[in-house]
Amino acid sequence: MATAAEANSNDGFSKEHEEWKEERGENPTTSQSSSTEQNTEPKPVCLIVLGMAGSGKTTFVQRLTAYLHSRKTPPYVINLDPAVHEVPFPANIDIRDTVNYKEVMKQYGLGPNGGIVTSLNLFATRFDQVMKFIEKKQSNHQYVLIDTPGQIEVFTWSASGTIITEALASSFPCVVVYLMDTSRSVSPVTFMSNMLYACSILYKTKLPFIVAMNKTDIIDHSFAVEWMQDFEVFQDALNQETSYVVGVSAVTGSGLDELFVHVADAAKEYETEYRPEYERLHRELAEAQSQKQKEQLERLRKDMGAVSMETAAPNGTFIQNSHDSSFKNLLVDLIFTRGNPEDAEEDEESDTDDIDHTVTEESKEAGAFGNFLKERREIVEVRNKKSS
Ligand SMILES: Nc1nc2c(ncn2[C@@H]2O[C@H](COP(=O)(O)OP(=O)(O)OP(=O)(O)O)[C@@H](O)[C@H]2O)c(=O)[nH]1
Repeated sequence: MATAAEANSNDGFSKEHEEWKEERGENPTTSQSSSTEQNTEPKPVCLIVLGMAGSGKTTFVQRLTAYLHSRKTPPYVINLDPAVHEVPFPANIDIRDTVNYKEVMKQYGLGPNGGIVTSLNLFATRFDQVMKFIEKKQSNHQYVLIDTPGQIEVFTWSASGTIITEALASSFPCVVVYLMDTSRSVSPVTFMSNMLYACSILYKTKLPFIVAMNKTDIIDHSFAVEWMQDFEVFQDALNQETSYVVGVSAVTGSGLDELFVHVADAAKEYETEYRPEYERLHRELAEAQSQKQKEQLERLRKDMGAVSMETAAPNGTFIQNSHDSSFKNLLVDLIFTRGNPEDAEEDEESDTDDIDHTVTEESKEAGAFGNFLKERREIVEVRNKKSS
């Protein structure tokens, strides 16, 4: 594991940044870019900052923003915490501009968690627009920073959190930065439970994962690294683990050079490990869907066969043609018009279905959310139009 000092002396950030600029054709001395290279330009790396309440996520995103600005690589910043009083960094997209969390709570008698989950659900229904915004700006930014709601489970175990994470990871290299409050992890039990929580997120998202042990200005994180490496039985496995641990301080800014060395490694891991697996699953899903469609088509063809026979011209040409364009078009139309509106409705209604009932008030919000979604749609659309 690289130390902060090593990271500084290697200046991994500068090297990585130079490489990034070169790939993008921004380095006039070495660049051989042409307009045809535009399609292959590197995409910004999305850092999804997760962590328990009070671990320092917002302060950390603020610190990263300042750090990246000082490196002349201003990030694209998204705030997904609807309940935060003040966002201490210049957010390009702020969930609070789209959803009024207090209003959501008031109108539907929800508590703080219910209000946050419902607000996030509403926002997730518009996340395609957020993706378009990021895509539009991708050539200007090397990093996208995402601050998440205070209560970690609201994001990690909610349908909307999953939708947002998967949407980002399907288009951009994504890395989870799991922030731990080092000063609150000095007890082995607290430390272990926090690490287990980190593992559950790692296995859920399957994304490259960095554990950032924050607040190292209060207590050094070396005790935790030692604890992790002391398990002799797990030593070999640990050495081969591709997760990364780094000590940082959101308050003083220490450890950030090392963090970005890990981010570069994690982004490479995204390309070599996550993306091929994602694409494989995507292909499998597409094949399964196409097979299902073929079966439906075949069934429909059989069902329609008798009708076609009845209406066919005596020489049988209609039946022949019906297997070609006109018949296929009719089927495609049928599948779309039958499937889509119902699917969309189902999605909206089931958006909160797999949220953990023990940590949210989803049981109260399920009906309310459906109604609320309809009422708010128009307002949200007007606001989005204004902001775009
Ligand atoms: N000493 C020290 N304090 C920190 C550091 N990072 C954050 N804090 C403090 O920890 C507290 C919580 O920080 P926030 O940034 O609000 O944490 P958060 O995870 O966004 O909190 P919620 O979203 O409200 O759950 C604040 O008082 C911060 O000033 C750090 O590196 N060192």
